[in-house]
Amino acid sequence: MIWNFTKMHGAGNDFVVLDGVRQAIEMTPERARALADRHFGVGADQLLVVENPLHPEADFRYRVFNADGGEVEHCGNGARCFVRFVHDQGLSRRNPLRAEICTGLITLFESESGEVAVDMGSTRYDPAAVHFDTQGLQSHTKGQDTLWQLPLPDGSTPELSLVAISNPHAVQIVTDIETAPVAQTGPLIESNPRFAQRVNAGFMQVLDRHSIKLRVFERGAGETLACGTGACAATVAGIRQGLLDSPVLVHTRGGPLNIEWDGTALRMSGPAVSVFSGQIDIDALTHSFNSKDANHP
Ligand SMILES: N[C@H](CCC[C@H](N)C(=O)O)C(=O)O
Repeated sequence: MIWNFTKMHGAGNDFVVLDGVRQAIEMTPERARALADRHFGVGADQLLVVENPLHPEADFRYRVFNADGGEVEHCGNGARCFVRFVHDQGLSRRNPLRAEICTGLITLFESESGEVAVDMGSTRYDPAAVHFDTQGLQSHTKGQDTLWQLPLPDGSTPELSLVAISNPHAVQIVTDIETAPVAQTGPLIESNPRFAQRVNAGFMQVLDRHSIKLRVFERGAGETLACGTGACAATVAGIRQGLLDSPVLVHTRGGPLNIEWDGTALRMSGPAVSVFSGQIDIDALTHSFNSKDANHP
């Protein structure tokens, strides 16, 4: 089966975007992994599928699959690429657009400058929102936030702020983002058994009250150049801890994102870039991707 796709990125967080309105896209974890693979497939951090909505007030449904094949709740950088894709492909000229994600509707607006603003939907900051088991753990309050001390197998005990931007985030503050132990402890947090659905592990360095640096070891994708929901989670955590004031410029390795939060409405704005379009035989791709494992058991 031949699928048309477009390769896009938002601040270096890259995606394969598929039109599931005008073509029959049946995404599976296996196909997602094959498409995302940077050797056998197109290569991406996440796959985005645009579909007809189920919600009566939505223009489209927007589904997100991580590189490991898992379907997830939200993708901030992907949301910006979604609206650029819908407009570029002529699927709709509406602006703003309303997209249906698993936790409800989000509104997206493409400006004349090409930046895209996204009202990011619901924000929660309780352990249950990120499916975290707090039993027996130490915690303390910092401003309005609660920091949980999570012992890791390497002997470290990071203090984590828990934030759900529909998807789960655990954010810690570091003094130097360049030497932060993202590769060492990111995976230990991402797959820690206390997070029943795993978690995106954020590392933020506060620069001043309106700017931070951020790196995120993403659930199901590893460290990415930028994470939109991660930028939102870090901003919410920093404001609740009394360290930041809205708006916050979040410097990521892929470029800056602007986040605004008034305690209720959460808005992110940033770039969305189309890189190239193409076609792929998804069955042949999936077969060759799977055969690689057979050659090297
Ligand atoms: N890895 C995330 C999904 C993608 C989020 C990120 N790429 C963004 O821009 O928000 C998760 O498993 O929740």
